[in-house]
Amino acid sequence: MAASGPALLVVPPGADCARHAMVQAWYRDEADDDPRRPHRAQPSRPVSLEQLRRLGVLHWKLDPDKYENDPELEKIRKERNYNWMDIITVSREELPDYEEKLKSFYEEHLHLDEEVRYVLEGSGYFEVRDDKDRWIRILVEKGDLITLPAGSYHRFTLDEQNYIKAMRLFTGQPTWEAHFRPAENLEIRKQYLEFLVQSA
Ligand SMILES: CSCCC(=O)C(=O)O
Ligand SMILES: [Fe+2]
Repeated sequence: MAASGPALLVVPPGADCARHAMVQAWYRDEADDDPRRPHRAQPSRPVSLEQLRRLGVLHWKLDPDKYENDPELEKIRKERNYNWMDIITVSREELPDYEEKLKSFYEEHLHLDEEVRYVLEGSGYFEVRDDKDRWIRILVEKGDLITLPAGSYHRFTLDEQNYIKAMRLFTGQPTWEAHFRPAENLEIRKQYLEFLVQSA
């Protein structure tokens, strides 16, 4: 066998950016069957991290095996003032009122604050609306930290693994209140729409 080639020695340019770019997102199809299926539009229409950023959705890839002592996570928490956290497990065995909670996670809504989740185990799908009100689906997996902006309509579903364990981060005392669509009269909604115009 040949010795390992030089390719192995090459550090890809922007290696750190590549770590950020690993999130998988795509336009959703319009089928209303089981949301746990991938629901990729055909032909597929992937969505880039840059497109997500213009919607105010931010993403980091971290090492969840060291979440209890991770300088990278601490840096983000400090910079963004995420001073509160807990850990939620969404599974039939561990989440009280599982069916009911899943149903409300997947009802289109917004919050007055950012929604910040860091996936420690398992996976699931967040869906956010683009600037033309079309659904974008974001696969979140172990190591993905994602923030959805205050005032943005979104929803969440488990995937076919039926399991996710995630850290919930918050600034100040959390309120998980969901404002179901339509919530156009809320000031935070107006602010978010203004942000979309600015960032287009
Ligand atoms: C990925 S955490 C589970 C979902 C959730 O907390 C939410 O939708 O608010
Ligand atoms: Fe939410």
